[in-house]
Amino acid sequence: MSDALTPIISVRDLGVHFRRNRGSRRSFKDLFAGRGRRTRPGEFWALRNVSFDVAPGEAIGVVGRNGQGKSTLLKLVAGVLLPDEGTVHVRGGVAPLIELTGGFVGDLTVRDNIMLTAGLHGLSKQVITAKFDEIVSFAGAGQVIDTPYKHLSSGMKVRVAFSVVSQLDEPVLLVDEVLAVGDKAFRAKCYRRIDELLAEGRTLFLVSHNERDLRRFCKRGLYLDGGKLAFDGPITEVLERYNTDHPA
Ligand SMILES: Nc1ncnc2c1ncn2[C@@H]1O[C@H](COP(=O)(O)OP(=O)(O)OP(=O)(O)O)[C@@H](O)[C@H]1O
Repeated sequence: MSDALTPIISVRDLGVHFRRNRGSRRSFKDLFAGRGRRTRPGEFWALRNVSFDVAPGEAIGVVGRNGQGKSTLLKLVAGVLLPDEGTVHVRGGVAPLIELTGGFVGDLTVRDNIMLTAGLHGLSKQVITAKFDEIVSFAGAGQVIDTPYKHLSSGMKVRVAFSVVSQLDEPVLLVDEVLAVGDKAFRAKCYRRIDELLAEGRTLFLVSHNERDLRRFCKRGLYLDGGKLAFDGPITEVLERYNTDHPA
């Protein structure tokens, strides 16, 4: 198969379970308990039996009510959460914009966070230096560049995070809700940037409750319901089905 036809993301029989009554997902002991064990009392499958392939350059919208496993799916694709069942293969790196503070260190300044994140994603010091001003100006973060990240407003946190993540060279971009936090002008800038990235052939996963955003960027949708992949198809059909199942 040529590279254009080989899936960039391949998900097979994916399953993750959590405990309802605990802060952390796994105890030290659990790590040695092996895979495939049955769920214990209080455990539930946040995702199960989920399989799909994504071709390079696809833009996929992930749809579902609150708590149905959308963010969990993105975390598995990003590799920040490990599955209890099944596999996720991603050909190449992932640029994740999946939690407000995802990947950013609160005590470090905006400047240091930009250097750190860009460095962790393989950008050379030279490239980071060349892109630095653009990242700061895109975010409108000139005034807060030496402020600890944790002291930024939530909108400014998203601005900085989006500016950095959208400058990474990774082939896969994950965007989870965060855009909803930005103001109107910044959102418009983000949309233009996402358009550019898609035109370059990047692959996009977008979790959103905003139908317009989903229709604007995505051709295909994944509809998660109760941790299952209820439907995988064209985004218009996915939204139709979702709206029928859950009328406003
Ligand atoms: N670390 C965790 N420990 C325990 N339960 C968790 C953990 N992370 C997620 N969950 C639970 O797993 C389920 C799926 O959560 P997830 O965040 O993936 O939902 P979502 O579809 O993204 O929801 P939303 O639209 O509200 O963002 C929820 O019931 C959630 O409470």
